[in-house]
Amino acid sequence: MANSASPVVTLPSSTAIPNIHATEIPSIKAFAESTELLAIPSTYNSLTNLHDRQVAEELAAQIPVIDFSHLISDDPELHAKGVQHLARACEDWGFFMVTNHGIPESLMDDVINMSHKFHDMSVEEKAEFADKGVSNPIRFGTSFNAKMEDIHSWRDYLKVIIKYPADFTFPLKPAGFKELAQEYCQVTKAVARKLLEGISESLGLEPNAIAKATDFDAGLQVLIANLYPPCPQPELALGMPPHSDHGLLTLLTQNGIDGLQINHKGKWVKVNPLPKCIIVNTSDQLEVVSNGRYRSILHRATLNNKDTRISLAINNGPQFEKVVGPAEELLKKEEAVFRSMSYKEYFELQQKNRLDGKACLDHVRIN
Ligand SMILES: O=C(O)CCC(=O)C(=O)O
Ligand SMILES: [Fe+2]
Repeated sequence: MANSASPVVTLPSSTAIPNIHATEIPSIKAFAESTELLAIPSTYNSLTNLHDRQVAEELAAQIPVIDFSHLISDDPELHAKGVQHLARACEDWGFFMVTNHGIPESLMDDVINMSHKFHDMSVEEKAEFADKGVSNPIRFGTSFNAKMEDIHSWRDYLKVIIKYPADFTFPLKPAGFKELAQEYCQVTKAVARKLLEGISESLGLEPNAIAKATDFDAGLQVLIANLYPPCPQPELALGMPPHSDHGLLTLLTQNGIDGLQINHKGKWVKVNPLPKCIIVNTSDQLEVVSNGRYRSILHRATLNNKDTRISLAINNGPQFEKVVGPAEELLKKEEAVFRSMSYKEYFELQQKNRLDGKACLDHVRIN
């Protein structure tokens, strides 16, 4: 994202700040709480030029809103209206807020609170979940992939891989987290499936086309509970650098503290979610299966210096072993712009490297 034409920001002198590498700390939350930091270690200095800090305030109000009750309506007119809105949202933004989704508010609140409680456990209590590589179903860690990074993210994460039909492997503490998460994963998967049906229709395909092409009902979900501690220099660090997600659709909620920004036609736009909505990112596997029609959204997480932010992202993807390429029906009328690759291989390519915009898609793009 560096723009060499933009002025470089100089850090205040911070001789007292240890210059840590994220591989040396289990948790940025614990690190930030252990000392009174007035500045960030320079290894967290992401926003080195002013261009990357600019936000297009005027675009925030244009973020599409999808009324889920229209999509699932028996009234053909209302349903068609929902599909049309979805088509526009996917084509123009790759991002939308879903209202009237039917997920109980109390479940959303409870699972966010539990995610916070998880991160509030001590580093020692969480040690058994420490990230030992992408093939492990439960991973607790900091930044994204510290080993591969020069610049780190001001973020701790818990990632849990869920395969369906569910054998739900999940942290057994805090007590009750597993049960809430299981319920939340099930209801979000059902919403994601309905959205994919509408998206299939919006591409002129039969409603089950994407679910079939990706074996969605047996598909992978990745639950990601992010914690972004208050940061002494939120104008310089990021909670997550610009990236797209690997799956089909990511459904996200947060604890009432904003920070997500999406990239719309080259400009960063702040997301101010409507109360109790579900935020949806279109992700890389949707770009592949739609043969490039619906492009995955580039997004990043920004920080603040007062409040801890929690976000809960549920990544909904194809079945793990499924070889995914553009939907066959689409290829009757157009050339493939992506080659096929198993979702497992794609997932591992994304997770084993550093986060780098949408670079992972280049592995499957046909030039
Ligand atoms: O915290 C957020 O708003 C974004 C999180 C995210 O992009 C992710 O977990 O992939
Ligand atoms: Fe993301």
